[in-house]
Amino acid sequence: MERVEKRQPNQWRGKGVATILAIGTANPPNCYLQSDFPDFYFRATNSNHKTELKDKFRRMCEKSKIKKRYLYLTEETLRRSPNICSHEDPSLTARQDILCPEIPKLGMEAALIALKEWGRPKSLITHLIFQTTHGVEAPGADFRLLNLLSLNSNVKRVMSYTAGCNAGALTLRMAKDFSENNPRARVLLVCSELTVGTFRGPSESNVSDMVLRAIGGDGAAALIIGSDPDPSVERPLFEIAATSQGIVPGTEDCIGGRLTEVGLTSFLSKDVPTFIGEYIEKVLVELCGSGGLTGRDWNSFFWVVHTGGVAVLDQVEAKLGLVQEKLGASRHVLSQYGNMLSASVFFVLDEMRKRSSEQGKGTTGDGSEWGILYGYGPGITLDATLLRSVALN
Ligand SMILES: CC(=O)CC(=O)SCCNC(=O)CCNC(=O)[C@H](O)C(C)(C)COP(=O)(O)OP(=O)(O)OC[C@H]1O[C@@H](n2cnc3c(N)ncnc32)[C@H](O)[C@@H]1OP(=O)(O)O
Repeated sequence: MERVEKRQPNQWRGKGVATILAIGTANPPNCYLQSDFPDFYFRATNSNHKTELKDKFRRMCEKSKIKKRYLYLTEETLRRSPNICSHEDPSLTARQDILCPEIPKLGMEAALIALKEWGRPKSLITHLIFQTTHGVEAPGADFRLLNLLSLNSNVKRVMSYTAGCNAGALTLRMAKDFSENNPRARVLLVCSELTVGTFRGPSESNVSDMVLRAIGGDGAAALIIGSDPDPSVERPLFEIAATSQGIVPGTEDCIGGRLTEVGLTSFLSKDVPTFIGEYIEKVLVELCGSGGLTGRDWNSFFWVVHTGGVAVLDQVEAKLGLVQEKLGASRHVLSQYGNMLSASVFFVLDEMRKRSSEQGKGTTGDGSEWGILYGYGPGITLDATLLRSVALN
């Protein structure tokens, strides 16, 4: 047997930069038009008598710039679990009964699309990263997905729960490290999010909770990531050049939630867009510096931004002086799917490479070489990734 000391250091590592090799997305089948949603929500939760709240909710929906969203829940499902419809009746068990099996199933749908695009045998997957906000159990959604996909039992798994909407970029950071530190690693990254954990009837006592009802959607995204792509069988989409994370000072009370017997309760400050707008440039300058880029010509980048809400997109666009079309992919995904928490950024990334190809932009990043993907979540934590696009033929 070869002695460990004789190995060269680079034999323990991949040689190249982590590269995204495939993207798949999936949603539940039930599509809700935003214009119909206030009637559905107040009817399904027996809240039609709360007329002032309903009017406010309608204003939130109208201003959200969302046209439609996909949700697992239907009126029929809600009739079977009436406690989910109240604002604070005990309902954790009813929620878990849905979430624990359905989150990995939706993740599987996205993973199958990514695996098909990748085109290589699933037995070559070496690592699995699974992120979801809800459905905490052990073994977790990663274990269920491993079985659903019949992946090798020695696949190295990481399960991430409740990391927030920054978790798309956060899991990308993990995938980069796994890919670059393990030769021949092929990472399956899955973010699967269902709003069943936070859905509840409206209440005057927590109006900010209604904002999440007005903008939240269900969706899953899956990526295959690895370094040193084999050009004969793999088609690179984006390189993951650098990553960074920052906490906006003094904002720990701005986005948050707590898991209790009534499900995951949540709160959202009206100041979230302002705080993110004020702090974003600091995180991005640090990100670009660690990727060896200087200067702040933000319009030279392509942008893959979390679809958290139109007010946040507007703030960031204004603060960074972005021309209108720069956030076009994010605004499109927001309008078609809403805020799908950690999965959102990967829907935007998928939209970015597809529209770049359809519009003959020259690179997978809207014609630009460098791009920025970022999300934000509780903390307020900002996670950002520097991406390098690939030339399109
Ligand atoms: C979960 C995670 O980890 C990460 C996340 O994604 S967290 C979510 C991040 N997203 C946000 O913070 C939401 C950002 N907000 C928005 O996009 C918009 O404010 C919105 C779509 C909700 C409303 O659009 P707008 O152009 O701002 O309209 P505006 O007239 O100011 O607001 C509509 C109503 O909503 C209310 N509202 C807006 N934000 C609110 C909040 N956070 N809490 C309570 N009420 C709120 C306003 O007071 C207003 O009520 P009235 O009509 O009665 O005056």
